[in-house]
Amino acid sequence: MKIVTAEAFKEERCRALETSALTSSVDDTVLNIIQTVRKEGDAALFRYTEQFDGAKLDILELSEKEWERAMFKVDPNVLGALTTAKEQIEQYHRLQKEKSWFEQVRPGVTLGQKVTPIERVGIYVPGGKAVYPSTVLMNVLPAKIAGVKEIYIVTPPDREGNISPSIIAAAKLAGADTIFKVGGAQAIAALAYGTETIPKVDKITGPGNQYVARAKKWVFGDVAIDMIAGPSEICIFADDTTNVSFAAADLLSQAEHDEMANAICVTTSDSFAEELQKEVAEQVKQLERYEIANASIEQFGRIIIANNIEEAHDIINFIAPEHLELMNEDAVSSMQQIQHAGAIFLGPYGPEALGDYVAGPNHTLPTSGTARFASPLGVYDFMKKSSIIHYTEEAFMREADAVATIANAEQLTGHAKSVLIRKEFFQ
Ligand SMILES: NC(=O)c1ccc[n+]([C@@H]2O[C@H](COP(=O)([O-])OP(=O)(O)OC[C@H]3O[C@@H](n4cnc5c(N)ncnc54)[C@H](O)[C@@H]3O)[C@@H](O)[C@H]2O)c1
Ligand SMILES: N[C@H](CO)Cc1c[nH]c[nH+]1
Ligand SMILES: [Zn+2]
Repeated sequence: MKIVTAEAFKEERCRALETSALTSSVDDTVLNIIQTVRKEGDAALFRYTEQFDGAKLDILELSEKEWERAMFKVDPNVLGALTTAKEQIEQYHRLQKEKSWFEQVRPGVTLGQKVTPIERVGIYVPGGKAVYPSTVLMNVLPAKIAGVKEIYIVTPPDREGNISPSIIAAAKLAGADTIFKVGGAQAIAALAYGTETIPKVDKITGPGNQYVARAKKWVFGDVAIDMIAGPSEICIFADDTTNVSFAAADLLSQAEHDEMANAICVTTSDSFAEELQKEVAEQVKQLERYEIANASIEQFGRIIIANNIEEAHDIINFIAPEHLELMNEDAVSSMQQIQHAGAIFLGPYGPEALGDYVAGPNHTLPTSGTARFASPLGVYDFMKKSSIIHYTEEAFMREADAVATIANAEQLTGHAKSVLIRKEFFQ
């Protein structure tokens, strides 16, 4: 892991943004896949699944038999832990549910907001380098709480064309309708435009690698998306009081997701930085997913030395990380200075992995600095609102002239007429 100053890190990030062209080679690949799926439908999905996942399929939809068999195959301990996670995720997300409201706000004027669920949702569950039953729960459960009627999961199969029993069990526990064995940009295109087998949905949610994240960006507008939830990121704020082994383990817990994952530590202590560098180099060797974690650490791992706490807060806000662990002495004060982060973990007993699985908040979080404007996935992502407006005759008469005046100022005399015609009628 490279040790750099806050200033050098900022320069490096800005340069990377400047030099990244508007469309990259990933975009070229993704756009080509999207266009091909729109043109060829299922045939393109079968071809891409063979090309990228090595699986030769005849049918995309998971069969009844596969659903049933998975419940016998899944490890009972895993099922037990998933059930605990389900209950705790539901408990947290139920608190997010918004209600419709109607209120008399002025004499004779009742206004309101009617909240309704999105009808049909497609959920991307990653499956290239790991299997993510936790992502099934994190996406399906808030959709269920919102009242979404149709929930379709897409996820890439393994080389034999199978979906992991733990994914199927999680989908059953959470109440998803169907699983389609397709991943990557092709799955996003299928959900956005529909194919012979896969229904076109109203919204796509869920995380994925850079191909998935870019595909979601390209189909946005033809379909709604939740956010850009790409390769995982962790940022740790540490000082001399931080346990160096904990910090190293937590950095590697996210680096093992993907070669493109970002693991960063910000610290005010030179000696901690040096110790951490050594500890990460030691711990990475012991990881089963050494290749992935080491590639991520080599390429994107950084230990940033800040001159003081203020500079540390500033650089964290600049990064706007997906996950932030405040492992410094006064974590609560620091939390108050952080404006931009997907999820904030406080203190030494808050490894990010808690939030990935059982704490309750959602683990589908904004990445690549988008925490500056985006929020964690929640029940609100699966709901929409309609404004409700009702006037009595008296209230209408009182406000009609204001409408006509503004309409005329906009030279929209038809608008003015629609109120004046009523005014004349009722007078
Ligand atoms: N932000 C979050 O909330 C969150 C949560 C969980 C996981 N993640 C991230 O999700 C990602 C999962 O990635 P993954 O790769 O394991 O699974 P994935 O399902 O996202 O990607 C696998 C698919 O990528 C496509 N692909 C791979 N190489 C390609 C190529 N060269 N050209 C075109 N398409 C290609 C294939 O279609 C393949 O099926 C990781 O980056 C992980 O960090 C993020
Ligand atoms: N850390 C990931 C979000 O970036 C979520 C996850 C799922 N399983 C393990 N981790
Ligand atoms: Zn994780």
